[in-house]
Amino acid sequence: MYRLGYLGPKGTFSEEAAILYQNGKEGELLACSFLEEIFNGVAAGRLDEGVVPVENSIEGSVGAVLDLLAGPYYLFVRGEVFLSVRQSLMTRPGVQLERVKRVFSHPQALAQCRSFLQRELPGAQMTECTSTAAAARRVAAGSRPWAALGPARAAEEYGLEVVVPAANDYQDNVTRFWVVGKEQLPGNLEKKYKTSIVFGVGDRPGALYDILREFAVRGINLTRIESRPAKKNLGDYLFFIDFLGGQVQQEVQEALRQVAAITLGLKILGSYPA
Ligand SMILES: O=C(O)C(=O)C[C@]1(C(=O)O)C=C[C@@H](O)C=C1
Repeated sequence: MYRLGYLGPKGTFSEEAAILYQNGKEGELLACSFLEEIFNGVAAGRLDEGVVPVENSIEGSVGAVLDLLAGPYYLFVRGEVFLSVRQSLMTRPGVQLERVKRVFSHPQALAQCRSFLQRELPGAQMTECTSTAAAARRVAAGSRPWAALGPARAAEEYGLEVVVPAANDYQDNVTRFWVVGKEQLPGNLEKKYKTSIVFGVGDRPGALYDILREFAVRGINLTRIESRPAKKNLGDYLFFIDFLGGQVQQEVQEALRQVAAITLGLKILGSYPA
């Protein structure tokens, strides 16, 4: 039976993204405690695929996921899911907002509600958890005037009450998830794809320009470019690029061949339906 891993426990945004990706097909959703557990599970074949958050419209990239894909794991991106994210502030039934002394959540969720928290709960202490649902579970298990930030479905799952339905500072709050697996998706010329790659560049004038040029001259539209520290020397970066087009297309193959020749350690993360 098909197994899809996600950041648990039950009730996270990741679970919702996993449900959307599975789209009613048969299979099992498995809650993992950490991103590494998802990556390890897929690499070892315990999971067929895993859903991981990759970027948020407010907070930007999820650095840990980019680092795991660039570095120790040879996994491929096989799909993407966009999820509209509404952070609800939830407490045990009867606890009023004014009395809340401590707020638990995933660091991304706390960051998405930074102004709200400063404005509404200036005296409260923030505590990071492994996920929003882990935070909700912790608040439900205690007896103190605590709150959690996360999806309303986590409130339902753990018997909490939603006190503020949308505490995120920007109402347009979308998280993009990637679905990772051990093998690349087979391409189909009839379908529209997006492709993601990561590479290092040499230290010379125009190095990045030369790479971008290979896409520009072939009319390939880049949808994201992001740099992350290469974690060697300060000033060494890895670049992550997403572009429209799949490896089945000849111009994409040509661009990638040229780019491979002028980058350091090009890794193709995969082509997936756009
Ligand atoms: O904690 C969760 O609910 C998650 O699924 C993780 C996560 C993330 O890492 O970005 C997913 C979506 C939201 O942006 C907040 C948290």
